[in-house]
Amino acid sequence: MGRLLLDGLSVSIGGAAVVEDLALAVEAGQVVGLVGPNGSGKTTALRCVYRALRPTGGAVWIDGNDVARMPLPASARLVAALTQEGRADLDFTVEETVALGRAPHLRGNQALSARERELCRAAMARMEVLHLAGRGVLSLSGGERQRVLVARALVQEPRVLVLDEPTNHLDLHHQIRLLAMLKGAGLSVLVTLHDLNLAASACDRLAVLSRGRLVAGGPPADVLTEDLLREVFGVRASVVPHPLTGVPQVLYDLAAATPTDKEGSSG
Ligand SMILES: Nc1ncnc2c1ncn2[C@@H]1O[C@H](COP(=O)(O)OP(=O)(O)OP(=O)(O)O)[C@@H](O)[C@H]1O
Repeated sequence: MGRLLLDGLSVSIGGAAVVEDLALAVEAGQVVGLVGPNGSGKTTALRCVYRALRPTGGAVWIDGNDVARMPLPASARLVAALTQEGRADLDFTVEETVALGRAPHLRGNQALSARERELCRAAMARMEVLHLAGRGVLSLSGGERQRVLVARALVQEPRVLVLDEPTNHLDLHHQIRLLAMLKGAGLSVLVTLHDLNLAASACDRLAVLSRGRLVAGGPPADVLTEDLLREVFGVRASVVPHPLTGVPQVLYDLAAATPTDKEGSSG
């Protein structure tokens, strides 16, 4: 359960096509990475999944249900999102912020059950923020706050998790831990990432957007090619298999940087 389908998704803003006819499936339990240059439409596509934006064409389906037609509380129980815009919270404590993830499951001012309190504690432990439980979120570092917000998304117990550049602010240890956790979470995950090496390691499949259109999709080894890096990102780089895992890894040579027809260099 938790199959996410972007079905011919299109979004126009001010008459400009930002996402065009995007078709993309995340099978239950899969991690799919949405990658592409700045301004290629990744955030816009994700915003349609968590209903911050209504598509102008096509639809988002979860387990056969059109998300845009669901009652809001129902979709809030199915989809959790770690967004770029939702990062400036009020000054709740860490514990209170994480508990807010249960809101779609509660009626009115209903208190958390013992199971829910344990769920919150476990999520904080998993994201290594348990020691910060009593701190105000506004006093946290960017990376600490990011981990709190992931814990909040986890306690929501969604079927689908969308994350927009979740590794922002995280140090290397926490980047790797977060992506490993996503891989083992048993959720359907759609995640935007700029680090293609982390994306190749963490994702079952990659979808590459360029100027709002899907230009490649499939297992990382099929998608991450030197041609694609040159054509889509305007970057000349080598792609080699990881010596331990075999997943493709991109090796950059700054001396060979040749921005030619690179998209969105203003983004
Ligand atoms: N509300 C808006 N009004 C005008 N243009 C918008 C709006 N939202 C997005 N856009 C434009 O749509 C394009 C796609 O934006 P989007 O944020 O989806 O890209 P992205 O791939 O997530 O980029 P980045 O990698 O820089 O985060 C950009 O050119 C952006 O300026």
